[in-house]
Amino acid sequence: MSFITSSKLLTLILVLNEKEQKILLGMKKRGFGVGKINGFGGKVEAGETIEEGARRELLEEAEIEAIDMTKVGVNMFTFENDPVGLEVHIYVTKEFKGTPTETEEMKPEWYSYSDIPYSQMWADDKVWIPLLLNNTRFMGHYHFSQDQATVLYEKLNVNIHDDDLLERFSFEQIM
Ligand SMILES: Nc1[nH]c(=O)nc2c1ncn2[C@H]1C[C@H](O)[C@@H](COP(=O)(O)OP(=O)(O)OP(=O)(O)O)O1
Repeated sequence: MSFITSSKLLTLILVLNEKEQKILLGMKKRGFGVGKINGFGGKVEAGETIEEGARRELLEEAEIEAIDMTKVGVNMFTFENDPVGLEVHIYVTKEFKGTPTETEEMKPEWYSYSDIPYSQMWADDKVWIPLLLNNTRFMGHYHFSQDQATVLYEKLNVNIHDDDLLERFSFEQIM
């Protein structure tokens, strides 16, 4: 169980090449989750929608422009001894403009769906990335140990209606 008092609003965007069955991931070069391989994303800024935030982060971190963004899930991450949760809204784009390019924040690389480097990613990713690849909508809560390495508690709901993914996470959902 976790008792959080507030949450930060964040995005994560996964770029898929369905024809080649590949996913674009990046090694995070600085900040939260440094050294881990992940999708692109970050904090939603004042005055932008969540989707605009996701689009901006993809452009800033990989220098590509999303064309057909779809929201596929929302995850809440909480941490032992930390009252602030991270509410992460997750998008997929299957089309984009530009060439994925290494930036100060991320080093992008394509991975086959069958060879996703879960051991170098956040521990929750192996739960929901397969759902994302399978077009299944999801909503989850993962409570991490203080060192961010272990999931102590998890709750997953699947086949969420698209309309229900538009809302912010309600606190009752994670208790
Ligand atoms: N458990 C988790 N699993 C996952 O797949 N992604 C996670 C995660 N916890 C956080 N993230 C993602 C959400 C977001 O895209 C990113 C963290 O956001 P930011 O890049 O904004 O953090 P930073 O501390 O680097 O921020 P800045 O210093 O402001 O750039 O990590």
